[in-house]
Amino acid sequence: MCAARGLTKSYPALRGRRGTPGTPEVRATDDVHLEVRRGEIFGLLGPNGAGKTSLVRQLTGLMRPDGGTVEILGHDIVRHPERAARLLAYLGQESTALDELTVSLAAETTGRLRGLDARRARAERDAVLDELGLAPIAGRPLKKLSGGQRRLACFATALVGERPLLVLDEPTTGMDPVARRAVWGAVDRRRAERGTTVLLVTHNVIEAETVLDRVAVLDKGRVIACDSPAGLKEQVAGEVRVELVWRERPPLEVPEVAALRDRVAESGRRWTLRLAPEEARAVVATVTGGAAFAALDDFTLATPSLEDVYLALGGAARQGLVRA
Ligand SMILES: Nc1ncnc2c1ncn2[C@@H]1O[C@H](COP(=O)(O)OP(=O)(O)OP(=O)(O)O)[C@@H](O)[C@H]1O
Repeated sequence: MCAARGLTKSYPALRGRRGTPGTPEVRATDDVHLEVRRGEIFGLLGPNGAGKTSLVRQLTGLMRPDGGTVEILGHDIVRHPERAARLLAYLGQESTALDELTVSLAAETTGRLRGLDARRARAERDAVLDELGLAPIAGRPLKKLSGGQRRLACFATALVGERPLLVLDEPTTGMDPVARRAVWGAVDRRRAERGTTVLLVTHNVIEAETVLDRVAVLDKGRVIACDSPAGLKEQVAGEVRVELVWRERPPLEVPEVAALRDRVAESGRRWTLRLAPEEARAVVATVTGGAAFAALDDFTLATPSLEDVYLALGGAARQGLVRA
């Protein structure tokens, strides 16, 4: 459906001006090989700056790679980037040129730009706005909507004048749970009824685990793993995730707690550890009995998540991944 081979892209170094430091060359995409199959929801997961958006812009013909090939439904997108618009719908992160239009007109205009006749464009517009619960705000300009509403309206426009490949860059950012559910419901329906393929950029690991068939984990422009979420999680099977939340600060005067310090991912009052089951039991026994207990607010034991896999793979920016 969509394949990238040996894709490489660097942003050039910039010279500093008037005392401000320059920036070195950034290799945003580093020899990426990917194959997205028809009808699957394929994810690109990685921390901020991992190169997700750069990769997607090359896959969608919006940015020319320095090297490598992109093929979508048999078309060479590096040679013929103009063909991408007929093959895919792209929902980027930035606001669009349609911002001045009402939700209704933005959806209809997109349909017309994608070659629908006026009657068909209006019919698809109405169906999509109904499907996503946007009819009550159809008459309002995009730029006057809340962030989440605007995102949902942009998603709606991406669906009009249907394309076989949907490329969605963090589509649910800023959305409430109802809107999120509407998005994933609409995606599922298209996949079930029309075999639509979805390429999804995300750094939300919880969402990734729920909706993706396969995921490529990106770090510093490279694909460091590619598998189903379950397959990836098998890499850390046998480990347990222990989360400790301290009331105020960790009781480092307790030697067993101090000994853990080097192995935790720390986020405010929360400590996260990945441990073998018997080690996890020992840690829980330590913190729930003895001197550490008074300092403990909460603890959980869980099977590893995609986030644990990511950390185990050695992803650089631990804080880069968010949980909904
Ligand atoms: N126009 C640009 N000029 C120079 N460097 C850039 C440019 N755009 C992105 N970069 C750099 O390329 C790298 C990859 O950026 P990219 O936006 O593709 O990452 P991302 O994974 O999409 O991040 P995020 O999750 O924050 O959206 C980063 O180091 C970034 O700073």
